[in-house]
Amino acid sequence: MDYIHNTIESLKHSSPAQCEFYQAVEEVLDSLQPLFAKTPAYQQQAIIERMVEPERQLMFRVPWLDDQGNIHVNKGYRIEFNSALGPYKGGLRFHPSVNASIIKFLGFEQIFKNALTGLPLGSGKGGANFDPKGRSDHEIMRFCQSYMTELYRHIGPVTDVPAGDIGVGGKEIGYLFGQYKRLTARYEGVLTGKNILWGGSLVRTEATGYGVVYFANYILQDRNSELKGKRCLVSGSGNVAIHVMEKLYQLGAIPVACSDSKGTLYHQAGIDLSVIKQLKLHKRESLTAYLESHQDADYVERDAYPEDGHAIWRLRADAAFPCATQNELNEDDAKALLANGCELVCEGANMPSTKQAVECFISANIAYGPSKAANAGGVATSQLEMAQNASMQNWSFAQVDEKLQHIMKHIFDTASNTAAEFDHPGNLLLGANIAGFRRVADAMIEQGVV
Ligand SMILES: NC(=O)C1=CN([C@@H]2O[C@H](COP(=O)(O)OP(=O)(O)OC[C@H]3O[C@@H](n4cnc5c(N)ncnc54)[C@H](OP(=O)(O)O)[C@@H]3O)[C@@H](O)[C@H]2O)C=CC1
Ligand SMILES: O=C(O)CCC(=O)C(=O)O
Repeated sequence: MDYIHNTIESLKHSSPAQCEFYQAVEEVLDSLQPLFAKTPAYQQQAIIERMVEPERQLMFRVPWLDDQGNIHVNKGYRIEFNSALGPYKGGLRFHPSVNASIIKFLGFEQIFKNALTGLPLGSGKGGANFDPKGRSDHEIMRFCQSYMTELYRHIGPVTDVPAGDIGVGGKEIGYLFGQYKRLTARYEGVLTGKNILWGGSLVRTEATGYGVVYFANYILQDRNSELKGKRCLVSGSGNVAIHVMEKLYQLGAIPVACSDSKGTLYHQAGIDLSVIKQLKLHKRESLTAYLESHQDADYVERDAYPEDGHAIWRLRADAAFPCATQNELNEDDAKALLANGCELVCEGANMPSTKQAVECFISANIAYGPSKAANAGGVATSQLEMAQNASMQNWSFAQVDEKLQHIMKHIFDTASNTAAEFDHPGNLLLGANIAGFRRVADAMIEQGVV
């Protein structure tokens, strides 16, 4: 306990005002106590002290011109956290809330997530406090080109391979790739999430959401249950949420609610995914437009729960899939879910549940899939994209999807077996944190003090 307390205090001193980062570190350190008790070498080798310090952090100016010729300046970030297991790997987030703490917590989580896949992946994360909402394609293109004009000198197919995250989808990856190619004259696998026409992998778009649902099904199967027939709440309505809902329908479950930054949509008959895709992937409109074609659905504005929680988690359902953003599910939300009979929480977003909410799920012993295990299908499929790029192959949808399912099963088995090994059977958070940590820590010890 002293060790955890001292580490967090020292981080507060050396990296002030980074509360999301402290939260992510504390959660991992809490889980590692049984491992440290058994294996003092990790403390003797100062693995934690080394792991919480990124190998490299880049912060840079991103100037760009809007369509009216006005100059804007954003802050760009890339954090290269840990390369013990492979090239730095992780997405880019373009959202006005992006700051050093958010990029750092995301990069820290990515260390353990990438290790859990069993693939050769180090950890990185990046982004900018740029808001693509309401911007024209030309403005987004100019922003991406300016961002890459600094980033290109730090990345490469065997050094650091960025991908998408919130606000960065296929379109942005296209503009970033185009600028990288122009600056370097190299056509190579420097980014993942590329279009299939120019070096992408089938299934990468769907992979994070599909992987979350595969993972949820493995947890339920282990408890002699299944997703079929379950009514589900899915927060968000972006890439991850949409593909969670798609796979839920394929497995016979019914997503009855989704949300966006403005509010929550509830449709008892089941969310009409073709309308959501049209609204969110093509037109980028608010969810209120859904009511034009479905008058029997309900919409609740975000402000309905200003202080103490989020409307979506107050709905009655069997399962919850938080797929929007960090800390979107708090203790009151967790209690409401449990009181309404929710049996499964499986996280698509990174660190969507607060520490107190997670404690509620674990002490209630419901099926709980922590984000760094459950949402690792995206980065794992990115590695499959890198493998195809490096070998100049193209695998079919079925081939990639089968590999994704195997990887998600491997992650579930690893987290579950590790939890049992440390006398916390069923605690996948503890199992995932220990298993991810152990793989990276052992590699760091063998590679010396670097
Ligand atoms: N894309 C990937 O492969 C991976 C993504 N993740 C994580 O999944 C989550 C979602 O990412 P992704 O689907 O790719 O992103 P998208 O940009 O495609 O979608 C994000 C969704 O979340 C909503 N949202 C974003 N910020 C907030 C906020 N502060 N409050 C409420 N709602 C919000 C957005 O609403 P609106 O439409 O109004 O903006 C949108 O519906 C993130 O936590 C990301 O880190 C994890 C692993 C891989
Ligand atoms: O595919 C990738 O590299 C990015 C995935 C990612 O950012 C994440 O897992 O949070």
